[in-house]
Amino acid sequence: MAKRTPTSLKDGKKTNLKSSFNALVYIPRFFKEIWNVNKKIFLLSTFCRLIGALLPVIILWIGKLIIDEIIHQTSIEITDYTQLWTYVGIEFALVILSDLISRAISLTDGLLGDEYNIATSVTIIKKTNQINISLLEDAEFYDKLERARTQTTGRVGLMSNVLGQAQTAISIATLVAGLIYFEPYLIILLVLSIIPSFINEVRFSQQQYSLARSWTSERRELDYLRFIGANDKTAKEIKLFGLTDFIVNRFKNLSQEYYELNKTLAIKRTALGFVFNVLGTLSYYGAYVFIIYRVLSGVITLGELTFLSGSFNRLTKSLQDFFSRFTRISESALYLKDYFDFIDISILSKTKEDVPLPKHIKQGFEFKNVHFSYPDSDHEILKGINFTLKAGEKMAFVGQNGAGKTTLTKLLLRFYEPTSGYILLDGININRFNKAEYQEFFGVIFQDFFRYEFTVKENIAIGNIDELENQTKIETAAELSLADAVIAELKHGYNQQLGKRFSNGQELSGGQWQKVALARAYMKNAEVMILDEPTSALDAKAESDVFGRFIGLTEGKTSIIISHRFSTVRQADRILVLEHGKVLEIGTHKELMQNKTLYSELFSLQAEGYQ
Ligand SMILES: Nc1ncnc2c1ncn2[C@@H]1O[C@H](COP(=O)(O)OP(=O)(O)OP(=O)(O)O)[C@@H](O)[C@H]1O
Repeated sequence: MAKRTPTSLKDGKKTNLKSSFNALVYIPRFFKEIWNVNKKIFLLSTFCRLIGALLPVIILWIGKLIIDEIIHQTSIEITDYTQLWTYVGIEFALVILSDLISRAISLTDGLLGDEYNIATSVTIIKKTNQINISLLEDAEFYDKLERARTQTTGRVGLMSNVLGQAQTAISIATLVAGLIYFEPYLIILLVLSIIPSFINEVRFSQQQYSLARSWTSERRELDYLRFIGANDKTAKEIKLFGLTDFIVNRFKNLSQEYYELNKTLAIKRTALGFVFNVLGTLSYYGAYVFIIYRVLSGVITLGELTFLSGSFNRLTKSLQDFFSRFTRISESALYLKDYFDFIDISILSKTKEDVPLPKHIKQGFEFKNVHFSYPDSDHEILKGINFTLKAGEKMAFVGQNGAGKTTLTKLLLRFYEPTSGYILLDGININRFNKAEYQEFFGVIFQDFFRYEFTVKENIAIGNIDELENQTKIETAAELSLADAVIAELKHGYNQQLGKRFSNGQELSGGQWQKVALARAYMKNAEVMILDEPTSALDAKAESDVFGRFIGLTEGKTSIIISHRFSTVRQADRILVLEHGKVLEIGTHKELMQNKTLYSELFSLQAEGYQ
């Protein structure tokens, strides 16, 4: 398979050091979110870290006092160990406290992380729901969504890192103060030893992020291949068509490329990391020799030697930690940027008006010269559509595959805006109404309705989730859609788990699923009903029954039915025939049969098939 260059690399959208640092501006907003999640735990965690930051220097200082006291006691004749044992006792208590503090920090970080995780997942689900359908079908948007969704653990790690960083910074400040007090020159040695490894860390982590980011869409493809390669829904076709090798090879080629790039980077990072660390160790031993020399010359005590070498050692480690954590923070902050970019996606519609929606439709809908192309496509799907759907009318949309029937309903539902032309409701452009309120007006069952792996009861109540506990309403809806007979056969009736994903789940046939989904339409007393091929999997008898009921029940209601079955279509008040994105004809069954164009031709063809 030909090698590909990741899309974002092709576009030259590489991230650089500057963007890593710029991303740090998101940290205050991030902490504001964490603070809002649980103020008490956040304060507790901060307090523990403050104590944890001061403990190292105190413990080292007590160590110095102990050694100086031992030397003092061995040099005098009348010994008194009270002071010595007191120091040992204090050190012991401090070590215990230190352990307690570090456990408390892990605990609070874990709890806060979990709560933050829940909160962001909810935010992402809600935001996805607010976003225009047109964006949901956009590949670039999916990349953003994937980065926002999958980097949750990264964000929790970032929280610990930033808090840990503050703790290390305080710790470093106290240790540096100790060094300055005794041997200020050691500071220069310390700084020199740490700079190369810092630069190394920053460079590599930025490259790592750049690589991961530029591969977002390829990772999405890898996930997809993993999904179709090992999934109960695709297993039949994969086996039957012998697709395993095809999928495995495609997966391997793509992942191998990423693996190689990542490997090169990781090896370089490790090798250079080692070299720079040796520099750090060298400087430590340089400092150690210097301190020993100072003790031998009698300038400082043995206790001070322990304190200084301990402080220096700890400082080297803390500084290394500090810098490597700093690069990790700026790296994760870039992921944070992805998350905030996602939740900041503007959801403003083109018009800001909020014209009140009529309680009931008086005149109906009117399509006026509506043209439409899907975003980023120059193929015009609808080419100047004009028709009216009167209040209370039942209209059927008919046409060959791809004629634009579903697209027409998507415009009516305001999933998309017409490229030009208008859709009016009682004379008012539908884009002037509040979108959410307007969409509440409709009860819709799509041809690709979703099979929720919930219970039957929940699957039906999805049509009007506020009525989840209204068993009578759910049962009535099931009777009307003929789902009641299906449910009667299920072991747990309305509480039967559907699908195979969860334990005790029961899979349904295509037609049975359709009956359950159809019941959703009856859960809401919607002004306008749209059924987009909801009966394609039903047998002829069931379909006729379902429509008989539907027509009876929606008496006086405005509705649209999309169907390829003319026995159903002919029951509509009027039929709109679409061809290549244009209205070819519109009228009653009788009128269209007399026209002797596409409708009568297709009707006769289907009628022959049934003979
Ligand atoms: N999200 C989309 N982005 C781009 N093109 C699309 C999208 N959805 C549909 N199309 C295209 O729009 C055209 C009309 O599709 P539509 O689903 O409206 O047809 P239809 O009449 O409902 O067909 P069918 O009877 O097969 O359901 C098709 O050519 C299809 O490829």
